[in-house]
Amino acid sequence: MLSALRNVYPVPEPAELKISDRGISKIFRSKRRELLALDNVSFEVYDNQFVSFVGPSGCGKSTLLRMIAGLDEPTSGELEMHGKPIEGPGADRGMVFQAYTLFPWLTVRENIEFGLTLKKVPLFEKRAIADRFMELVGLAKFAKAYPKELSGGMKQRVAIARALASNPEVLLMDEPFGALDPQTKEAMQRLLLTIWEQEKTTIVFITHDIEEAVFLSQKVYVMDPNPGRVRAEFTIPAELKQHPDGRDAEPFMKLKRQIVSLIGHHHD
Ligand SMILES: Nc1ncnc2c1ncn2[C@@H]1O[C@H](COP(=O)(O)OP(=O)(O)OP(=O)(O)O)[C@@H](O)[C@H]1O
Repeated sequence: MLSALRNVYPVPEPAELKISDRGISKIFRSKRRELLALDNVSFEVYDNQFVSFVGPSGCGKSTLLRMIAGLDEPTSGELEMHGKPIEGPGADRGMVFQAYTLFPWLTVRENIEFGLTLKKVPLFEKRAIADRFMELVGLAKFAKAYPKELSGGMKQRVAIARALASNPEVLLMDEPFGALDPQTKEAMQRLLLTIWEQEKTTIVFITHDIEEAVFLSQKVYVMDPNPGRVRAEFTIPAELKQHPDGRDAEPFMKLKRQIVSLIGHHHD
């Protein structure tokens, strides 16, 4: 009776836990040395959340992201998505890296359609999906262009469109705007927020740039190096994004200063 009633009047579920872990560690071993790259790191990413990891070089950010992507394995502990261990790469996770990873011999459209071609998505559907994402990233006019004809920002827009075209549940981004000039970078950050809001994507983002992390994210994990650990977790209030003074607003600056000073203690 009770369950029948629940079916009629569904109780709202709390946001679903998308990626979680139970304290993962990663040791890199070679003949000469053993390096504890991640030491008992715990974090949670919920559905539709925008979560960033910041920290100095070598604190294990990329290692962590590669493990979420299934490209590497923890030495101990387990990473889970929807309660199931991550055991390898999968179409449910899309990656965007700093280095432009487009296929130079394919056009913008062909690059975006690449994953769909592999999945044998019918041509008509494939074309429609690529059209939608080219439009979303503002590259509809460049469908036939080759990567060498594009600027850095445009290449990253293709990479984002390509990752989104496969309809991943989570977008994993490793310093995607690290190589861009400041103006292009800001434009890309705004575009990414629009995409995140429109597509309701879950995003895990890695950056050196604290301002970028505060601007984009709902939650920021601050990491320490040697060994890589999560040192602090900051929740970024939504009002910060709507503040008329943008990044110059005092609450924004204050949060940024707090994170900078935390990381500053560990700069080499
Ligand atoms: N395949 C590997 N073999 C051995 N050591 C590795 C390997 N990958 C990473 N490391 C080491 O693990 C540590 C963490 O590296 P990682 O690239 O994850 O850090 P990061 O925070 O992403 O740094 P950066 O911001 O400079 O990219 C570093 O000391 C690095 O040298």
